Amino acid sequence: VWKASFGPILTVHVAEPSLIEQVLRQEGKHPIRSDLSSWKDYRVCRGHAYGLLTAEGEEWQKIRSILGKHMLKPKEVESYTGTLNSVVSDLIRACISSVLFDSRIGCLEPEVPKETETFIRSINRMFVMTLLTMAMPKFLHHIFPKPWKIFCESWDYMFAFGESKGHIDKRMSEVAEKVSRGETVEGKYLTYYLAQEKLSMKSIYSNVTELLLAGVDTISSTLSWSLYELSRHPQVQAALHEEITGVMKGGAIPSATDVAQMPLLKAVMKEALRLYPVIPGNARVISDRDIQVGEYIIPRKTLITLCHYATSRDARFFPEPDSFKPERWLQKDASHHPYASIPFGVGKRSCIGRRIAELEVHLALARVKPEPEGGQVRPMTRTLLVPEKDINLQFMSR
Ligand code: HEM
Repeated sequence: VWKASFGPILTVHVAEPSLIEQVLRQEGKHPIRSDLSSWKDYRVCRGHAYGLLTAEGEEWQKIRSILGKHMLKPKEVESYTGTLNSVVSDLIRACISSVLFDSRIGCLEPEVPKETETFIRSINRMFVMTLLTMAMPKFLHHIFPKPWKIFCESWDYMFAFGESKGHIDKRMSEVAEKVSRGETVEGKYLTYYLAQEKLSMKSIYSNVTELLLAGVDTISSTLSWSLYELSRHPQVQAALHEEITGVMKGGAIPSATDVAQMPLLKAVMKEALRLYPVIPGNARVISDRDIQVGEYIIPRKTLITLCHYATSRDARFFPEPDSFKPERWLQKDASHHPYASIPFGVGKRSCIGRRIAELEVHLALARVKPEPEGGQVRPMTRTLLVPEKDINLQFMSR
């Protein structure tokens, strides 16, 4: 544990699995994931409804309980297999918009729509600026306004994209029309479920936008690292190929049930996320009381950062911690601490997209055969953990 004080904010970084476990167990009724007071100011001044990432209290519980039913249950998530496979077929780059809107935003079209490109660029800029704006005490924002300005512009663009693309509006009016005619509305798109609960449109837009942005870089980065490591470990690649062809006799398109019979495939993703946890650390604020974590008293409202990157590369829990060894996840007697690698977080505010992310990466990996090319690529943080340079791979037919 070490402490850093940025002006009025006290931050405690926790990088020890048993302490992480204690922090997570101390979650109050409405844990807050982070405490960006300036972010709240932003929300107030722009009048946006708050989304999942920052929401607390009743609104958050409501949204989370609606989405949880459709996103966290493996059986429910299986119903997206067809849509995800069709995206995977186009390249091997998945698009979360299929799940959210039941439609695509054109990432894989020969000419990517301009607004989709700007949306994806806005996500990058927002993540880069998050680092800067988080570290800067509030008063410095007046002296160096640029990062905060870019940060807000990026969020504005992303919200506007969600709203103006028409995906949501179109779906909503279809839904509204059917409901007014007394028809039952069927559909997998999540906006529909949110709309049923009489949430404000602003709240639906902001939450769906957040889900969309949460599902872009996280999945593409995890997929890139998995392919990168597979390309550098031909023996793992060969074993994986054997596992996949063993289950998929005849080369059919994999389903969620097929993937369930591929333990090595799942281990590859777990190991990629252990080495490259796309969210390298995440935060908690216990707002209503001081808490004791091990020997430390942490005052209420302190920002507690849980450092996944440090624990998941700790040699005490993962021998040869920097090596890619998916087989370590297949050993039943492995005695690693359950909180040593928690790339999706744990508890009430854990990743709501986990099941979809797993299915998407599994389906994509089950169908690609990368071959080695290029040198070593290291990870770097840009709020998310990303490759420091492009990962170049050759895709070979077998
Ligand atoms: C490999 C892919 C992904 C990883 C590693 C990942 C990881 C995480 C982590 C560590 C958290 C914070 C958990 C906590 O505070 O305990 C989180 C939260 C969240 N994730 Fe993901 N995520 C991934 C993909 C996705 C996808 C695909 C979506 C959307 C469909 C998504 C939506 C969210 C949302 C909305 C939250 C906030 C939940 C809340 O505050 O209640 N994530 N994710």
